[in-house]
Amino acid sequence: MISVPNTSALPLTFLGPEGTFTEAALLQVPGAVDMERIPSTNAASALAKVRKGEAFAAMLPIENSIEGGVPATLDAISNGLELRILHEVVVPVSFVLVAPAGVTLADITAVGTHPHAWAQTRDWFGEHLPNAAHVPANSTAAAAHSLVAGTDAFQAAVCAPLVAEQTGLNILAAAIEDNIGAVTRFILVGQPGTLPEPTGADKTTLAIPLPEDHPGALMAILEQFASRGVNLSRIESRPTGQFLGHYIFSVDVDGHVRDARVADALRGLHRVSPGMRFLGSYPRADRQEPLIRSYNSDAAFGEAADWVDSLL
Ligand SMILES: O=C(O)C(=O)C[C@]1(C(=O)O)C=C[C@@H](O)C=C1
Repeated sequence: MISVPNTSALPLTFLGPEGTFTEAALLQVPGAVDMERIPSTNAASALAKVRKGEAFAAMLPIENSIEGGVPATLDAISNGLELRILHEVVVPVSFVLVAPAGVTLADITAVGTHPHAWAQTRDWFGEHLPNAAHVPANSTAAAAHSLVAGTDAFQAAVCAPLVAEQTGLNILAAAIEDNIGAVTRFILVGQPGTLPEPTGADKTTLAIPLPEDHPGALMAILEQFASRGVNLSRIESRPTGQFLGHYIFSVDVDGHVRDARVADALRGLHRVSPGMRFLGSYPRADRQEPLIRSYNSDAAFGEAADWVDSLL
């Protein structure tokens, strides 16, 4: 079940329309099938529904194994009213090329799809349709739906196989992804309040502005993790938008804020970068437990705190 139960009866939202990989991810959250689910056009509008109390939580893509972070999601969760990640889901991604009846490969001069899907099928297009232009869409399914609505901006779309079934579009080519076995990671984002319980295999997500631009500023951030034995599973920088060269580091670390080593690292980080945002601690989709040295265990932190207290 969702790591934090929805007692509000509010709907869930997702990057839509029907048939996106994001919807498939949401449907993997136990209990979500029985809840009302409303599509959103993009990450910002999905999170606006959560921030305004119109949705309990929003499912969004955050990271792909080939193309990396999803900037729209990273920016939308790092700015604006604070939010919390409650749950993560990892979904295998495989793409098909679809077109309305009568369209053949030879007719295609432009292809609509999400930029992440285009990036994951670049080699296939290089080989089969090297002159086709990419028309960016809000999602893979949105591109397919606009084909059905009769867009003249592109003749074909790259989307999930399910969308071909849902829309009745023809599949011109299947499994066109360049890397078999690619996966996308999705996050369910809700309001701050309840914190998922630690499971022993958790992840914590942070948005850390670089406090002052001086040599070693990033090192000062990273050493907070290193000295407490906290492993990073993702780190990337996103511009704050304030001025050139001003960045926020978006980071995932192994562990839960209720783990003493993670809490201690957060204390250190708050001193170094007081504008840091805690974006949640939630169970890892792969259930993999981190390797923790005995001197970084909860017991070792507790014993060390008691020892200092005994000196005072
Ligand atoms: O467009 C979709 O279907 C999505 O769910 C978005 C998204 C992404 O942003 O990465 C999800 C998975 C695929 O990697 C391509 C697109």
